[in-house]
Amino acid sequence: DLEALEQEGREYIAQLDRAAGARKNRASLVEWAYTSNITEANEEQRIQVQLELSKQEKQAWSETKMYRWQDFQDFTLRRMFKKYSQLGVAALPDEKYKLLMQSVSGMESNYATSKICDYKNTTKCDLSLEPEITEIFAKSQDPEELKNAWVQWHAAAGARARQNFSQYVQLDNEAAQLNGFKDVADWWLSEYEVPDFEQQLAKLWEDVKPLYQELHAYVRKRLRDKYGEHVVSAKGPIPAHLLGNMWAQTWNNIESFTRPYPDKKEIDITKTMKDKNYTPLKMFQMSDEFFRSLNLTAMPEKFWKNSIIEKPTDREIVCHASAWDFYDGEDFRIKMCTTVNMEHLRVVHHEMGHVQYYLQYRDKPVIFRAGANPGFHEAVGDTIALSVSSPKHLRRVGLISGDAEDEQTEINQLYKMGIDKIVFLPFAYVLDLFRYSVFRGTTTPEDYNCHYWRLRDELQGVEPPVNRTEEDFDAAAKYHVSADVEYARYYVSFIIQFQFHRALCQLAGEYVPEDLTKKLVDCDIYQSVNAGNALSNMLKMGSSKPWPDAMEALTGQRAMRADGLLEYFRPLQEWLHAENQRTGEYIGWEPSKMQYC
Ligand SMILES: C=C(C[SeH])C(=O)N1CCC[C@H]1C(=O)O
Ligand SMILES: [Zn+2]
Repeated sequence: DLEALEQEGREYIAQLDRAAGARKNRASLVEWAYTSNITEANEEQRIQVQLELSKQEKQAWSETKMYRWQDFQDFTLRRMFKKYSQLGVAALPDEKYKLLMQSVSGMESNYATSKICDYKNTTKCDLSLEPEITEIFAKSQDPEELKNAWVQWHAAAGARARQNFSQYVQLDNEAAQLNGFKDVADWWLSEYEVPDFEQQLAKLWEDVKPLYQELHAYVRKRLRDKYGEHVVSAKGPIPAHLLGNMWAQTWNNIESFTRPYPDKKEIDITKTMKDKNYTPLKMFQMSDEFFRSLNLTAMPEKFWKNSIIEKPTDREIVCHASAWDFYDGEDFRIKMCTTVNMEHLRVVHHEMGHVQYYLQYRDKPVIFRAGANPGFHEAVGDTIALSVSSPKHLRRVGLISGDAEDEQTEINQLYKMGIDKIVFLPFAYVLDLFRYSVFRGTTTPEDYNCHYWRLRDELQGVEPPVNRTEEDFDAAAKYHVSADVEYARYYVSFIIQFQFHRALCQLAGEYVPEDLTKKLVDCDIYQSVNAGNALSNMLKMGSSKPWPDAMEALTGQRAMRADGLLEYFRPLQEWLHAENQRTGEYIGWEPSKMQYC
């Protein structure tokens, strides 16, 4: 009878989950070995082990199909079978599977090892993305130097990945079809479990776009004031190399010379961190202490032993920050080429948020050890970082000294947060709108770069510093495109982290709507066990329930909504609107005059 069959299914899935845990542990170890020491041998070893594991997964998958799990009564048991009935890229025949692995690791190692030459000393050609090129974009205010670094990096990390990328698209689409999806775009979107998810992304952009356009107009005016109208036009997009970041995804590095009230005291956290002899280790210890103050879990001893938190000098590694679960309940790591500055203090909290999620759901079945959806996993650390980067918290830990708040300081603070959080949204949206169209075939290799820049122009209002052709492939100059990492997760994260932050601030008694002494922008949930317990309850769920249930558990809402972000930035939006009217700055942008199609 069904009851006996269901009990048999329960025993089967329990042993399958244990076996899957051992497989994922092996996969993580061989992946770690490669990305923390990029050599031919380690790349070969990684592909061999992944191939061997894929055979075992295929075997397990064929057994799982024998069960009539769709008729089971137990929701959790049905959900486990449903997730295990999706095989993934292992569905490809061995030869194609190997080719797919090789094309992705080819792109990833090209990205990780790409170097450019020094602008002033063209024989010095050993500059890496981290820390050298990142430092140029953080510090240089010479448009020619920035343009030079931008062009060299996009040639090395972008154009050189084009062949591998088009092969990866072809093979990954085949894998998607073997899993019953039309293409990889539908496969990625299925991770969000709601049928209208793509429409939800578009709706969120409509909600935030007016705020972005006001901020974009204000920044373009300030950049034109600084660099002149021959470098920054009055009504066009902003040249991408002038925004303090290789991809123009966060503009925090131009804050010092564009902030609304320049005569207010300069709050240079980076300088204070260096003056106080901060080290990467101290940054990680600070973050660990914040999570513990919320009654969340301390980083286990293996974390401190096995993590890599500074760039090694004796080998090539993948420097792009990452957090790792080894699925054995005790080995969790971060790999990051940490530099002592405010931006990396935020990234440290971002990565520690991933590990806290791993710790909170580590007793769950392996198959549920994931975010409620990929965006949730990206939002945990950033939500904590919203408290950490508040003036109240920075004062608490001695990174800001002296003067209390006033209206102008608050606008400066909201501006500082806005050029990190608001400007990121169109960038993130573009990256996966581009890749959805590539996987769906509406964008062909012949017009990869044209479509990428058309989206960048229309949605983000940025343009390339020089003309582009189809010899270029600028999308791959961004890590996640070269490493096959889906990006809508960050777009989701930058929306929902404000829903999480608002809920936690209310639980911490730090935010009371309409109470001007308890404003959202001043909220710091540090040491609030009440907030921490609510966060822990949501994180413990992992992916065992559909994400609206997890969202509701923490915020009372069941949908992604821009209202948290818009409420947080309301005073800034009003100030920007008034300021743009005062200066008469054109809101929005006309199509770029640069050639890219
Ligand atoms: C820090 C990570 C590793 Se999950 C990252 O890739 N992030 C964090 C925010 C956006 C995105 C990026 O750097 O592009
Ligand atoms: Zn992340």
